[in-house]
Amino acid sequence: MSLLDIKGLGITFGGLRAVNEVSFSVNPGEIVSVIGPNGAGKTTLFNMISGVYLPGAGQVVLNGEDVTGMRPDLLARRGMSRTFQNLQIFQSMTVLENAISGYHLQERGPVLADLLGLPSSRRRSKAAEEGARALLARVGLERAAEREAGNLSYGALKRLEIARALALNPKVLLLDEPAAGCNAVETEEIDHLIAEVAKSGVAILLVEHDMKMVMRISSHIVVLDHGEKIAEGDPATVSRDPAVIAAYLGTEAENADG
Ligand SMILES: Nc1ncnc2c1ncn2[C@@H]1O[C@H](COP(=O)(O)OP(=O)(O)OP(=O)(O)O)[C@@H](O)[C@H]1O
Repeated sequence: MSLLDIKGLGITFGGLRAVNEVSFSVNPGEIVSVIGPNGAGKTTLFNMISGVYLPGAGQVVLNGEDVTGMRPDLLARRGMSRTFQNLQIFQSMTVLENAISGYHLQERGPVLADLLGLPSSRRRSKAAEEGARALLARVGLERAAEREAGNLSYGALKRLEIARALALNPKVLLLDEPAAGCNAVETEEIDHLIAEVAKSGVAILLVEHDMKMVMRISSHIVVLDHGEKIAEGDPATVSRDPAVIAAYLGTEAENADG
């Protein structure tokens, strides 16, 4: 048993089989990337794993427990958190407030105590602020804590989003295109951050279009094409695989034709 086992996941939209019988596993400390040409089913697969879509077939097993179709907040409590392709940052709040908001995603704390400003609520807030400051240091944003998030560079916003997901102290972190829209320097900073998080024992699953980044940081790569898993293995093996090369060249040919 692995930490995260994806077993025969599938879903159909109308008549289209967007994902079909996809299986793989992720273990603590591993960085597993899902790649594939446009429309291959990566985002759909991600959405099924993270409880956004209910799979038509198969299972998502987290730490031995069947969590298929479980709501994202319940998954978060079991140790799975995710980031989104489109940033979920509150632009007009400070960097620190954004990081603190990550803690409140997890809390079921008594709302009344918070409203009345009771000591228990103040203690929780203090713990969240301390935790948030430590997280900002971890992602290299401690000096930007009091700045408005909307003024950060794109790469810094992406790191802030990862910090928010880390507030939930996940065992598994799902990253949806963590380097999208970033320049080479920002991408490298995100590379280092992801590697550091994996090194701390978190299992990482990511979807990413930046192939150089994927080849650099992944321990294992799963390749999708037309909803099917066509290959998996370490970066060197996958990049030599004739089926993978054909899938990517096929897309280029389709684009050239179009
Ligand atoms: N909600 C939906 N309703 C209907 N069809 C969908 C839906 N979501 C995705 N699809 C279709 O499922 C297939 C897989 O799409 P998906 O977005 O998962 O691919 P992707 O690999 O993430 O693509 P990209 O690299 O372009 O983001 C595509 O043919 C897409 O048009």
